Amino acid sequence: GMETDADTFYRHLPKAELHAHLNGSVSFATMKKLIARKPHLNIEHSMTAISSGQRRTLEECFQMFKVIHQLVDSEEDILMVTKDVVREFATDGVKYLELRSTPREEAKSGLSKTRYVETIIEAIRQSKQDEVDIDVRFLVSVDRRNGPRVAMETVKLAEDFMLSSDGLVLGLDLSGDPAVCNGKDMLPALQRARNSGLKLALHLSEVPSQKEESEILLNLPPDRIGHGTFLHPEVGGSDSLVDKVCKQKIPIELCLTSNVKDQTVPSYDKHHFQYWYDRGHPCVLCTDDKGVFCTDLSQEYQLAASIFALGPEAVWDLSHQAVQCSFAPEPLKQQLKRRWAELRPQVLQPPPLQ
Ligand SMILES: CNc1ncnc2c1ncn2[C@@H]1O[C@H](COP(=O)(O)O)[C@@H](O)[C@H]1O
Ligand SMILES: [Zn+2]
Repeated sequence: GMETDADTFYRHLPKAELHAHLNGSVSFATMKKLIARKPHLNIEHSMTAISSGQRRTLEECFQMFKVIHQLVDSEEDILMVTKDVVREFATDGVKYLELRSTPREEAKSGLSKTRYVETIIEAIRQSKQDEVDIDVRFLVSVDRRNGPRVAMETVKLAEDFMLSSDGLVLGLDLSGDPAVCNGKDMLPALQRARNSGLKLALHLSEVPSQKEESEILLNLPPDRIGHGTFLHPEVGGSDSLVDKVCKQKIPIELCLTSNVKDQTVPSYDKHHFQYWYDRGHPCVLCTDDKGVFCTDLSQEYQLAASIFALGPEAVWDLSHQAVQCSFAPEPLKQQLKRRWAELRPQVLQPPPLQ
C-alpha cells in the first residue's frame, strides 16, 4: 500500500535490532529463490510464514523452522540468506544488527558447523564491502533441543570465533523449543561462555512454568533476556524473579508480533512491554523472526507506539536505548550514538517541504 508520514517516520528512525534469528528472518523474496532452488521439496511459502491475522502455536512455529532448515542447507544458501537479511534490515533503517544463528552440520551438502559460522561471517564482510549501511555482529545460538553436550561444543566454537573474527562474534544465545530440555543442564556451558568473555542473551520464561529454570539462569546473570514473558507475578512468575531482573538492570528483548502470532501473549494490548516499560526498565523492541512472523522492526516500533501511546520523543528514546543495551564494544557504541545524534533533527523535526 501507500506509505504514510507515520511509515516514513518509523523507517527513517535509526534502529538497533538485537534479537533476530537468521533462519526465522528469511523474507518472502528470498524464500522464493530458495524454493526455486529445491522444487523437489514441495515447500510452499505458507509452510514457512504466518501471514497477517493468522496465529499458530509455538510448537507449530518450531515445525516451520524445520521446513526452513530444509531449504537453507548449504554454504551457498547461507551466504545468500545472510546477505539478503542484512540488506533488508538496512533498508528498514536498522543501523546496527546483532544476528544470531544455530551452527548446523548437513551431511548432504558437506556443511560443517565451522563452515556454517565462517559463511555467515563472510556474508557480513561482503555486505560491509558492498557498503550496505549497517553494522552487523553475530551471536552463536545454542538450541536447547540438542542438550548440554552440544551446548558445550557450541560454546567452544563460539570462543574460537570470538578470538578469530575481528570482533564480529560477540556472544551466545540460548534458544530453541522451551518445552525441550531443562535450561539448568545448560549451566556449565553458559558459565564457561560467560567466563571466556562471551556476552549472554538467553530466552527466558517464554512459556509459563519455567520459574525454577529462570531463577537459576538469572544468577549467571545473563547480559540480556529474550522475551521474559512469564517473569512477573501477574502471569504466574514471581516478585523474586522481577527483583533479580530489576536489581541487575538486565535489558529485555521484546518481540510483540512474535509473541502474539505464536500465542504466548493473548493480544498486543496485553503484551508485557507495558509492565516493564512502566517500571522504567530497559526494554528493546525486536523482531525475533521477521520472515516467519511477517514483520519488520519499523512495524514493531509503530505497533508499540500506537498500542502503548508513545510519542515521537519516547519512540526515539527507545531506539537510542537499544544501542546502549547492545553488546557492541564501547567505541562502536559511541560511534552509533553520534550517528543517532546526527539523524535526530531529520527524524524528529523534518525540514518543511519545498
Ligand atoms: C518464536 N520463538 C522462539 N523461541 C525460541 N527459539 C526460537 C524462536 N524463534 C526462533 N528460534 C530459534 O532459532 C532457530 C531458527 O534460526 P537459526 O536456524 O538459528 O538461524 C530455531 O530453530 C530456534 O532454535
Ligand atoms: Zn527468539
